Amino acid sequence: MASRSLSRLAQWCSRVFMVEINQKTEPIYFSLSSKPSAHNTELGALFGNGKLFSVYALCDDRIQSARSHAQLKNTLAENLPPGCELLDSAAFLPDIKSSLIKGFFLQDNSALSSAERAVTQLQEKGPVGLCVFTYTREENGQYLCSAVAEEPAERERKYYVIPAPAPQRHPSALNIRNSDVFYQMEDAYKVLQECCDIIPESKAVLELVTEQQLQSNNSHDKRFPVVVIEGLDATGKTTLTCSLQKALGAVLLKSPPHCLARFRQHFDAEPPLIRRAFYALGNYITAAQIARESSHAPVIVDRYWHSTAAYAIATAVSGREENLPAVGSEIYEWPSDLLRPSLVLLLSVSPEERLRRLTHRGLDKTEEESQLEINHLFRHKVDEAYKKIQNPACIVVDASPSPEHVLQQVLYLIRSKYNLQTQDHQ
Ligand SMILES: Nc1ncnc2c1ncn2[C@@H]1O[C@H](COP(=O)(O)OP(=O)(O)OP(=O)(O)O)[C@@H](O)[C@H]1O
Ligand SMILES: Nc1ccn([C@@H]2O[C@H](COP(=O)(O)O)[C@@H](O)[C@H]2O)c(=O)n1
Repeated sequence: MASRSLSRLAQWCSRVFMVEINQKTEPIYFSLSSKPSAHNTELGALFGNGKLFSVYALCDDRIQSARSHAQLKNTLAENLPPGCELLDSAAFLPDIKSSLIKGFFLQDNSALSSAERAVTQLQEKGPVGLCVFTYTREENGQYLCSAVAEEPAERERKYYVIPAPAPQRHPSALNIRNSDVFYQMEDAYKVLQECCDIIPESKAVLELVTEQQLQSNNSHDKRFPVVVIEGLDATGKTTLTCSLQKALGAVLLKSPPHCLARFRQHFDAEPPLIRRAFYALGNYITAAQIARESSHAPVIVDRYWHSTAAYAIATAVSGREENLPAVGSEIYEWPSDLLRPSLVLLLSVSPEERLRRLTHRGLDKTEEESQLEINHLFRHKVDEAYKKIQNPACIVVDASPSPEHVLQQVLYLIRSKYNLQTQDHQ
């Protein structure tokens, strides 16, 4: 949708706005109307005092839009004077997929209102297409909204801010398909194709995907079992997968595959749309490797689509754990074009044990894994998302006991399902 058309306030009147005060309480929902509301008290918590405005970075190109949103957040956060609050905001059409536009709501209680100055400077130099709304409180307790738009007529137009009912489904789940989780290789592939001009590494990744697909053994004749080991970091996946490789004479693979290791740090720094497309394509490369290797030996995989989907969904769905869509939602469906493993085991340990192992291990973590430590809510959401994925679903394994005990437990699970002989112990 062209940014100019979106800056017309009227275009926004059909949308509901959501502002999240914090991750633990229900967001505040409001709309814009030509008529005042008799019940404005609910807005008091948000529209309490100070200068209030919301900012949306808009442009037609989804790659540039994703990057502009990330840049906007960094710029606003680094310019926030004490007393200012930067809250996540979004505008959406209730229950309409892909209608979510993410932005920010600023409460600027500072005397200098330097947050407003930061936004004004941004408007002058981009990112492309900023849409800024300002809010004022009238004597009669009504709140008015106006767009700081280019057209003078737009600048004069004011709308009442009125409370809106909470939607049936949490709006953060509206855009997941093909923005956070991909269900066809071609959809992830298109994202990186659109990045080639601004992220040169994308071309190399796409070439590896194409190369692996060409070598893929698509025949579905007899395959040896393919067992995926999943879990949060430091649950013991690497330790267990290495032991399983030895015990079963299996081939050990991982996702993302080794051939993408040199690109990971770069894509981990990109916004979700690009980062998740990268990991999705990593799964397709690993799938091609599984197809080849499982024709002659059992295959053990360290992380696969469950990880990609669970972390993406837990990141995209903001607020409380209950905001995650229920089991059976299409967002948990396995991609129809991605090789399905025979068995997926989800290693589970207590938060205390995981932290002990992390500390003991002392390795650095991705930003997202760091989030797992400081954000119990995020960790619970990842765990819950893992368990909601079906076909195949995860089998939860208590990975708290010793490495040998966990290995024997998992070998028993695999053998009882596949009557797989284990290698004689050397
Ligand atoms: N069953 C176990 N009991 C005690 N310590 C364990 C067990 N399994 C692994 N560890 C130790 O916990 C730490 C993390 O293990 P490991 O690297 O295998 O986890 P991981 O899930 O692969 O982590 P990541 O996903 O971050 O790579 C290591 O120091 C390892 O030696
Ligand atoms: N199939 C995968 C594997 C990983 N990720 C993302 O990478 C992060 C860390 O993975 P490590 O195995 O290096 O610990 C993890 O938090 C995921 O966000 C993925 O998306 N898909």
